[in-house]
Amino acid sequence: MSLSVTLRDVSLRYGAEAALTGIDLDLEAGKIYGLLGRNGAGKTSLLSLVAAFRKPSTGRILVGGEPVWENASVVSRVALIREGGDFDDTETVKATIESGSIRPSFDTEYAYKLADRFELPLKKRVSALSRGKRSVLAAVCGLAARADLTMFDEVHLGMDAPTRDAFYKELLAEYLERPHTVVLSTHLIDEVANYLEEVVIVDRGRILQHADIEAFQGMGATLTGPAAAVDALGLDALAEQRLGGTKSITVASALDADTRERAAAAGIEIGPVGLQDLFIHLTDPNRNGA
Ligand SMILES: Nc1ncnc2c1ncn2[C@@H]1O[C@H](COP(=O)(O)OP(=O)(O)OP(=O)(O)O)[C@@H](O)[C@H]1O
Repeated sequence: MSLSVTLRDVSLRYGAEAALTGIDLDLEAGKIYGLLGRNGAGKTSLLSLVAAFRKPSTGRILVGGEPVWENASVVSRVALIREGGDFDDTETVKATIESGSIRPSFDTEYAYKLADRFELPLKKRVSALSRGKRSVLAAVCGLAARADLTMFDEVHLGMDAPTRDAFYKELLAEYLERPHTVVLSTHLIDEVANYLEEVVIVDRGRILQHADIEAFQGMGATLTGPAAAVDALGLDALAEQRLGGTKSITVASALDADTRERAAAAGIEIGPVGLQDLFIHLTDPNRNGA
């Protein structure tokens, strides 16, 4: 059964430093969420609170409608997988997989199937794994946990592009077979956009945006066509690319009917906004008055 997540007026301080402030957030059960934010925005802190690795300084956190802090029956249904995993480096990969079975729902057979598919060397010690293979081991343990709320905190870091692609596909296959709540914290937005249902952006310890992916993509557009015609639209571009006489620009606002008509008449194609460009724009400190 999937788990919902509710945060109400949550804050987290590390000594004098406020990592999170006034967080109100609702994640519905059974959806795939992308958690985006710049370095130090508070993503790991937020996920650590939801997994009850940390206690909030103030506020309430409910998982599946119950307070998560010191609630073993709820926590046992939640998996937070952090980059590099939280492994005992002196253990072998095989022993690490076997130790997953302390979780009630851990599927050891599935873990070995994934280990084989991702070519994990079972006899090697964790300390001897490459960074990418260590990330794969973390991802394998996270998928095999078969938790009702699974949160991957930048586990893809270190994986090469084909491995990341295989990981996303496996994540989706596992999700379709057994719908549950998934949170993917990442910087590689465009890469995961197709898998996400909703996007949450954390910025400097606060929730900056929470929208479904279509609404997020509707916050802007990409226009591609003859350079002179694109320039003639007079739009404020966040990013632009030029190839010969063709120009492509990204804008961070919905296009009005008149602009759409003029663009169509000039042979300009309108496509969805590049999420990476939009994310950079939305979290630009100059825009948000830092
Ligand atoms: N253990 C800690 N002690 C003190 N400050 C911390 C600690 N962990 C995080 N912070 C601070 O809290 C803020 C949020 O950090 P956090 O790791 O949650 O961000 P993040 O969005 O996950 O960043 P990144 O993308 O770089 O991993 C940062 O200012 C960070 O320096």
